[in-house]
Amino acid sequence: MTRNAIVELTEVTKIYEGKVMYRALNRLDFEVEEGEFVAVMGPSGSGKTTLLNLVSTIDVPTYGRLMINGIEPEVLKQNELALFRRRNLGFVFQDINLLRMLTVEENLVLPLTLDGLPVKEMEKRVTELANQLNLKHILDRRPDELSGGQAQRTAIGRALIHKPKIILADEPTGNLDSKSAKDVLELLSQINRTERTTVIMVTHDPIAASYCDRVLFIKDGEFFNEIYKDERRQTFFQRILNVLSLLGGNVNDLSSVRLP
Ligand SMILES: Nc1ncnc2c1ncn2[C@@H]1O[C@H](COP(=O)(O)OP(=O)(O)OP(=O)(O)O)[C@@H](O)[C@H]1O
Repeated sequence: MTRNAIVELTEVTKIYEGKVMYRALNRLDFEVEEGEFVAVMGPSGSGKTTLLNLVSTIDVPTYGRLMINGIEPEVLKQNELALFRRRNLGFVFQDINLLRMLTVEENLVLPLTLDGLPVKEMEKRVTELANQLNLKHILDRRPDELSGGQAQRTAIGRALIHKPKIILADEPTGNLDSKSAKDVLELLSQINRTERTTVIMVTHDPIAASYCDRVLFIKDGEFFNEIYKDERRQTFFQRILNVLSLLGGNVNDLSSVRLP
């Protein structure tokens, strides 16, 4: 294992057994360094969600080995796995999944309530996060009184309240307008830089991917390519488009985009 790899997949294969067997990932090797911000891209059906589900410990590889923070989640018992997830992982999804009956503040503290943390400690965490995520003025609102961006910031707050080592994000900007998407991506980069939280984000959007340090491209469940950020986000973005066009995506409509 490389010294600082926090996620390490070695020859991971995932086969879905159904009426027809489907090999969604095939001998995939992939490492994420601690503190990295990585995007995973690939055509529809290429295995991105499958990969994220494995790292989320929602599912297990059929063959090969997955290590997270030095542990193979597969060998943990149910209750150990729940604890492992809480310590290590925070989740952010496209469909934001806030509880509608609860306020922003209550949504934020929900995971801590489940943990039985003392009220003082919860209040301290909420204040810290509300400052960091610019949620102070909306703590008393309920989800249907929020903009899409505010709702996603709240969801990111909920994912962060445990101070997880890794944030796993599945199309976190998929349902947002471009201004809110930019907000959310800048927030994720800021958390990644200041807290050194590792972020793994599945996205179809090359603009979102251009915020990352590295983009992994997969095709038909296999490694296709990877590229690292360079000095300017604009050139990184162009290089992402180049790989996407090799992958067969339709990127013509994006090639003239100037990044905000
Ligand atoms: N539970 C399942 N049973 C059988 N096949 C599945 C299952 N889940 C996913 N697949 C298949 O595995 C392949 C990879 O799916 P996956 O959802 O990982 O792709 P993806 O890259 O995330 O796609 P998209 O971008 O469309 O979300 C697809 O062909 C899909 O149909």
